[in-house]
Amino acid sequence: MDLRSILLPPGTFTIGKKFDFEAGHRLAGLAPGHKCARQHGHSYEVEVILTAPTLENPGFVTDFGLLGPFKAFLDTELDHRDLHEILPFEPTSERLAQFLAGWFIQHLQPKVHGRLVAVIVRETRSSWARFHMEER
Ligand SMILES: Nc1nc2c(c(=O)[nH]1)N=C([C@H](O)[C@H](O)COP(=O)(O)OP(=O)(O)OP(=O)(O)O)CN2
Ligand SMILES: [Zn+2]
Repeated sequence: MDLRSILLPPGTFTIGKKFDFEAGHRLAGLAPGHKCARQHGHSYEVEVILTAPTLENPGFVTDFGLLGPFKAFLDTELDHRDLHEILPFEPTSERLAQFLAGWFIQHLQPKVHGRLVAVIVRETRSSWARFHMEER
């Protein structure tokens, strides 16, 4: 078979990269006796998802390596912290995902080719929240 005969379909490209950090929190707004109102910790997993209609050389939406500053931010500001000491909001997965999208847009988006479409925050193996960017 001549592999050069394969036609490339039109469409958009999407990439994701996962990061992690460890942190503690408690969700004080919950009903009395709710287990998550007690101080506890998570090995948070954060995934950023970027899209682009075209690729830049050598065929990237964005070089995964260019996302390094996001990892540095997580490591420096959030890792091994009590989230209540550093964040101005109740640190649910949903709010963390929105906050991290905000950091990305402000600090990294101008420097990369792909457009951030979503941030996913996983607190446990079974629980996650996604913040999806509005299209502009
Ligand atoms: N929508 C949300 N619900 C809950 C959040 C959240 O951020 N968004 N957070 C919590 C707690 O932080 C909790 O630690 C994690 O929730 P949960 O999945 O209930 O944790 P478990 O691993 O203990 O779940 P089990 O499946 O019961 O073992 C609560 N809710
Ligand atoms: Zn929790």
